Amino acid sequence: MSEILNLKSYPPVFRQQNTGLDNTTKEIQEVINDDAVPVLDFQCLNLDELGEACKDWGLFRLVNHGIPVTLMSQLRDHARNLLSLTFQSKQELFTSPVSYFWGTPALTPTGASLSIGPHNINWVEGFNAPLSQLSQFHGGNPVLDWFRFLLEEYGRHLARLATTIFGAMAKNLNLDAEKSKSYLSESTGFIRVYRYPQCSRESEAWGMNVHTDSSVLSILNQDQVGGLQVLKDDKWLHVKPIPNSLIFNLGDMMQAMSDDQYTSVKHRVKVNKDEERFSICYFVFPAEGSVIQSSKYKPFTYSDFQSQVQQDVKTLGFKVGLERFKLNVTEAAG
Ligand SMILES: O=C(O)CCC(=O)C(=O)O
Ligand SMILES: [Fe+2]
Repeated sequence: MSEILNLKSYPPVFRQQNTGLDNTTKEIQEVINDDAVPVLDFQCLNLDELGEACKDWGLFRLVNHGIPVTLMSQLRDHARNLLSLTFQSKQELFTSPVSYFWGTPALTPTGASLSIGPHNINWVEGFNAPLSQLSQFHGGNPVLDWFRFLLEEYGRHLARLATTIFGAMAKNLNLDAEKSKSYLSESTGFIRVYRYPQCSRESEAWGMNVHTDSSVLSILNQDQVGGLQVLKDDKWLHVKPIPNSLIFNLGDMMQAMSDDQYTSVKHRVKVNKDEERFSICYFVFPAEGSVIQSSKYKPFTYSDFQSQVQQDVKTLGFKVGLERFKLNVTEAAG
């Protein structure tokens, strides 16, 4: 590891590169570098292209989104500085409603890490910020107040984008207007700021293991290091970083609402042996208590889904996801 690294800022488990890793070497899979991810222009959104991207990919790039470049760079720089604080300061400073986590992206509803086995550590740390509770975060500390201000500004832009894009999807899918209002609620939005420490054992560790998001929509802003990969037609593809564009992921809730016409895309993050990677992700969910009606699944709320995921992660070590709610063939026909 390079000596310029600020090791004190790393959680102890990342300071020694040979702990927390599975001893089995990762299966070597070909990853395609040719980035054909669909690009949509927010200023002239084409509903047919949006529908195709949601069906074929479950993922697209959004350009012309109207978020000021300065806001994006200020938030990125500030997040980078905060993540470079010592491990101890991060634990002390980031208290409810914001939380600091490492080793896993799987958190409880209050933002605490779900327990992880010693051999499946994800090479990631970050802050979890529920947007509707941010006003309760640390009055009086100017550095944290500035972080809160930037998150709130950025969060408002992402809520605007998510609402408009979801409206277009609902129109494409002919979702009932009343229902679709409760299918996406701005008040549920949260932001994660991630740092993926550099890791010399690229063949054994993941920044983030393969997963689907549980959200309706996730909006990702990655830096220029790269490492995000998506599964498309059973092949892994690199999603190249392109400045000032955002990546939209469809999550499990969106797949269920669309009766499986749209895809909750499988993705993962590769570690990098030379550089740290930073990304900022926004996740948005259905309103609390909103029941998702689908011809493919039993009626369920997001909180039913979340409880099941938490239980599976605790007992099995992984998320089973939508399969848990699927109607069997005779139920679906009847
Ligand atoms: O950091 C990234 O590029 C992806 C993060 C992600 O997939 C997630 O938080 O669910
Ligand atoms: Fe994800």
